[in-house]
Amino acid sequence: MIITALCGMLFFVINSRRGVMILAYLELGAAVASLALYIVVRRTRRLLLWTLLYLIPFLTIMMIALYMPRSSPSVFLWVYIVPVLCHLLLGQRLGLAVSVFYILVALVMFLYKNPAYLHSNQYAEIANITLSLAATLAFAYVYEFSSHRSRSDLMVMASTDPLTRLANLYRFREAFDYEKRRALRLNSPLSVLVLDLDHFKAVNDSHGHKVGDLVLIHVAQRLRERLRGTDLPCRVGGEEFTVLLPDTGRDEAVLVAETLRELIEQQPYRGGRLVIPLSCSIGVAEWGADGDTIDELVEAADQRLYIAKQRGRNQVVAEG
Ligand SMILES: Nc1nc2c(ncn2[C@@H]2O[C@H](COP(=O)(O)OP(=O)(O)OP(=O)(O)O)[C@@H](O)[C@H]2O)c(=O)[nH]1
Repeated sequence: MIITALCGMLFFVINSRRGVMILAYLELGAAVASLALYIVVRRTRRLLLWTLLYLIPFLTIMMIALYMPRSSPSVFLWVYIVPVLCHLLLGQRLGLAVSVFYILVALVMFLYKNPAYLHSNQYAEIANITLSLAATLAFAYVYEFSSHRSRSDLMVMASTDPLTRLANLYRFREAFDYEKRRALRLNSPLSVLVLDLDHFKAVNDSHGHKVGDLVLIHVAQRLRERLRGTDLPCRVGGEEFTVLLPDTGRDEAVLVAETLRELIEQQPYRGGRLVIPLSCSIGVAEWGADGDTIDELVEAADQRLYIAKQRGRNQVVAEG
């Protein structure tokens, strides 16, 4: 926006000196609008709307400049920034649609103003213009496509535990914030489980770290299979897992925890001839009664998990 504001002012000066006043004032208007939008865009939540409000007039002025009787044919060079700007500001799909539209309009304007290109044997020039524009469009599209994919991959990596592919603590906190706002609005309950495998150190010590990792993947898979799509199982570190249970009060959370405990007990890890019996202890905490923030809830559930371990493991504790 700063670049377009500066260019707008520069062309205001150039075109006023040439006496092309309509275009000069349009360019001055675009420059002022760009500066105003620069301030608005930093604060708005409707970024796409404001981006379109900036881009459409800007591109339309470019088309008017192409059409104006006294404008130079070199104005057409500006059309090459259309795909770059559109993809940068509007993303892959909308960027492509808006670019294609304005590039076609620009080509029609150019041929309308320079009909000689159509009549004489100037096909090489036309091919140069259209193919170089098509190449710029393709590069902008492919660049936006791959950078969008890299951003998505990074988002997944930043929120996933690499071993089990469950959500990690970062994602768990984000999901809790969202579910808490939802619970407040709908007046619905929300619970958290903290689940820890019993005597996991013995698994590592007897069978090695690699088998320990496979056991963690096995447990993650069981959690994923058993829980509802709206529940969020996470691996927060080591052999400790948490589960976020939206729309679930304490009593129901205890039932879910019992089901998970039984499932892990009934489905030992099997790898070839190796069978490793498993069990886990689970602490339950309910949002509201046991705390308001994720840290308070995890701490409450952790204390109960500790009680479960003290009482002999392989059990669920929701009080105390
Ligand atoms: N294989 C594997 N082991 C891990 C990983 N992260 C932590 N551990 C191991 O998990 C074990 C946890 O041991 P402890 O904290 O003593 O817990 P525990 O043996 O399960 O005992 P209780 O929790 O009291 O029942 C340690 O041996 C850690 O090395 C991991 O990513 N992979």
